[in-house]
Formats: sequence, structure tokens, C-alpha cells
Amino acid sequence: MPTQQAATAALDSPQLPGLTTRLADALLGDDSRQRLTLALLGLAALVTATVVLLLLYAARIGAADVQQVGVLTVLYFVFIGGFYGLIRSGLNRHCADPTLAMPQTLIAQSLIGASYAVTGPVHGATLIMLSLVMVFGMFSLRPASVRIACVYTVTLMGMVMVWCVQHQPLHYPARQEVFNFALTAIVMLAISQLSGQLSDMRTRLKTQKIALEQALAHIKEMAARDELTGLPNRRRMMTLLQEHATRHARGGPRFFVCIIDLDHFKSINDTYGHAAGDAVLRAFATQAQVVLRTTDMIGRWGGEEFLLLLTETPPGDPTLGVARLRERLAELPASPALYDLRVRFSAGFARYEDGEPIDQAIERADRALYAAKSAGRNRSVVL
Ligand SMILES: Nc1nc2c(ncn2[C@@H]2O[C@H](COP(=O)(O)OP(=O)(O)OP(=O)(O)O)[C@@H](O)[C@H]2O)c(=O)[nH]1
Repeated sequence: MPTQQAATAALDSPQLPGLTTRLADALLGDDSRQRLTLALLGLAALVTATVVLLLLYAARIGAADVQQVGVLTVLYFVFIGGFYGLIRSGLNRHCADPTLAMPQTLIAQSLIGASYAVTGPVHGATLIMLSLVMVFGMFSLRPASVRIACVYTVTLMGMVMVWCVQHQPLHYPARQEVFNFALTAIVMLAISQLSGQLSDMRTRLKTQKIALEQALAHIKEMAARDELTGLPNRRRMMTLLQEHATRHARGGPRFFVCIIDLDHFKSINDTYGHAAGDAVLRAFATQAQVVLRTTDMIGRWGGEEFLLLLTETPPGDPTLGVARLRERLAELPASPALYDLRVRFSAGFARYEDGEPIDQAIERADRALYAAKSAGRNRSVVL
């Protein structure tokens, strides 16, 4: 029987993470920003729990008044519970700073100040808590707010210490309080100084992150573009073709693959030079972008070859756009420098067939191009 129980427990165990997740969702909600705000409150709750333990200890050894400890403990619970309610209800979203870091910090410091006044001989321990609250605050508050909270803390503690020296001189001797005050002031000064440096560091990191993201976007863009013409390169066109094939398989539009090859381009290079040839390629790319439909995509396939991806729009003669381009090029100079020269080209079209590998359609377009060249160039052939 115990073995059976163990087996049942083992079967149940995979459900445990699910249970934990559900519990965390119920406690913290599923909004990641709100969860972060609640995590900050969790830190405040941790400090609170430590101070409450100190208060209970002080009451137990007779160093603190039980009634005062009771009131403060309730206030700590109200503090944490109240903020938890504000955040879980989403009311904090209406505040200028939805993290509520500033009010949390000021209330926590006020409660710790009060705890300092009631913990008699063990009051020194609460000073550490003041610093801890400010250290947490440094990560969620702006430097100006940290400075305000530090000034508030020093002023508050100054008043609390004067009151304690006057009303409980036995446990709060003046000399010790002067020392405690100086210590508090120095620590708060250091924290507000550090907070400025932390903020500078954060700003630097943010700037570097933006610069890195921009550089990455630029590198990605460069990796997808042909340097000479600015058109998408072969790699990019292959990705686009694959994407279109996948989209078509899911019910998207059919498309045509067209390979364009400039006629007798070698003779342009040989006659006018390689730089002039480059200018002709650039001019061709510009005109193609102007004349073709915006839904058609053209990229440089390599050398003097270009690949066109045409989305089928019924009634479909896929060669119409290319014919327009041919007419346009017949009217325009091959490049600004080659005024009398006209560019001609041959084009091979292949209709993408259901489920075929994209390479197969490209190969058909290549064969169609070969047929266009063989038939005398300056024409389109569809296969
Ligand atoms: N200027 C320039 N020339 C290039 C570039 N890439 C390839 N070429 C040239 O393009 C020419 C292509 O020559 P061929 O393959 O014989 O083709 P073609 O002269 O156009 O002849 P057909 O295609 O048969 O009409 C070669 O001279 C290559 O050097 C480039 O980026 N710039």
C-alpha cells in the first residue's frame, strides 16, 4: 500500500509546478510590471518583518511597552497590506509613479523612527533598517527623490532622538544619541551620493543598450542588402521566397518567380569600364523600383541578374510589370553618364506550384530565362 501511495505521489508531482504557478498568479497577478512592483513591496515586507521581530523581542525582555509594540505591529501590517491592496487592485496605475516607491519609503522610515523610540535599550538595531530601506529605494527612486527621502529621514530621526533624550534619558543618553544622529546623517549622505552615481551608471547602460540595438539593426539591414544597388540581396530574397511559399501553403496568394538578366552586359563593361557597368546596374535597380508594383519585390540575385517576386493578382499576366519596365528602359539612358545607351534585358518566369520546393520554381525560372536568351533576348518567357 505505501508503495502505491508513493507511486500516486510521484504521478502527482508533475502537477506541483502548475500549482505553484497558479498560487503565484493568484498572489501576484500576471502583469509583469505589477509583479515587479509587488517584488519591491516584498522587500519592504522583509524589512518590516525584521523590525516587528525586534519589537516583539524588546517587548519580551521588558525593554518595550507591550501596548506600543502592539500598535506598531498592527501599523506595519496595515502598511504592507494597504500597499498590497493598492497594487493588486491596480489603483497604483493611476499614480504618477506606479511603483509607489516614494510613499513606501517615507512610511517605512516613519514606522522605523517610531520603533526606534519604543525599543529602549535595543533601539540601535533599528538604525540599520533605516539604511536598508534607503538602499532598496536607491534602485527604484530617482536621485532627487532619494535625496528628499534622506533629508526626511535625517530630520525625522533628529526629532525622534531629541524627544527620546528628553523623555527617556536612561535608555537614550544624549552623547550616544548625538553619535547615532551623526551616523544616520553620514549614512544618508553616502546613500544619496551613491544614488546619483547609480543613476549615471543606469543612464550610461541605457544609452549603450540603445546604441547596441541600433548597431544590430544596422548590421541586420546591411546583411540583407546588396551594397551596389541597395536592393535586397540574394539571401534576403531566398528568405522572402520561403516565406511566400509557407504563406501560400497556408492559403496565402500564389506568386511568380522571375529572373531578369541584362542583355550583353559584358560588352558594357568591356566598352565603358567596370565603374560604368556598376552605374548601369544602379540605374536599372532604381527604375525597377519605380516601375514595378509596390507588392512586387525585386532583389539582386548576383552579377547582372535580378530576381523578382510577383504576387499573383487575377486576371494574371505576370509579365505585364516587366513589360512596363522594358518600355521605360527603352526611353531612358542606361545611366546618367551613358546618355545614348539603352539597357535591354531577358526575363524568365515560373509560377510557384503547390507544395514544390522553392529551388524547383527558381530552376524553372532559370530555364525560362535561358529560353528567352536563346530566342533572341529582350523578351520574357513563362514556364
Ligand atoms: N560592372 C559590374 N559588372 C558585373 C558585376 N557583376 C557581374 N558583372 C559582369 O557582368 C558580365 C556578365 O557577362 P555574361 O555572363 O557574359 O552575360 P552578358 O554579357 O550579359 O550576356 P548575356 O547574358 O548572354 O546577354 C560579366 O562581364 C561580369 O564581369 C558588377 O557588380 N558590376
